[in-house]
Amino acid sequence: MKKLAIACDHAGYEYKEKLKEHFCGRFEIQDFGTDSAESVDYPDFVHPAANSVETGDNELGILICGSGNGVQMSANKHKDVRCALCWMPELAELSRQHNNANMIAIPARFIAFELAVEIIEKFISTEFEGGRHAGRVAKIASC
Ligand SMILES: O=C(CO)[C@H](O)[C@H](O)[C@H](O)COP(=O)(O)O
Repeated sequence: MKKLAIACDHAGYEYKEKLKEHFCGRFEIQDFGTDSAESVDYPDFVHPAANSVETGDNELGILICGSGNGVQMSANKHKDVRCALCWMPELAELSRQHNNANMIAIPARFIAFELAVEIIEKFISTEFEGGRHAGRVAKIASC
């Protein structure tokens, strides 16, 4: 079973809980918090989740905050994490096909839950194309 990390801040808490229900039984989901709608600092939850993707403990990761920006910025501090901010399924598809993204950032305050599900389904089910993209992706971490 595919292993996924999931993390959020208070703005993404409701979606995180509903996503876990939605994916229950299909994926093994490791929940890194937060565990309520009480105000928190997103990096505290994103860094452990991103570590788990970097080490290979989880294959992919889902991050949720209000705009998606904060969680994405935090995750992308990790050398081997490529986190894509997505608000439509086509972006999620391209992030896998072209960028081999291994984490996705969802802006819970800007998209409906049903659309978030559609985006994440596309992200999980799409494979990296390799080819001309492989060298480019390798260069991302070599700054
Ligand atoms: O990281 C963010 C912004 O870059 C997220 O949208 C946060 O969820 C947001 O900043 C939280 O805002 P709040 O006013 O503290 O609820």
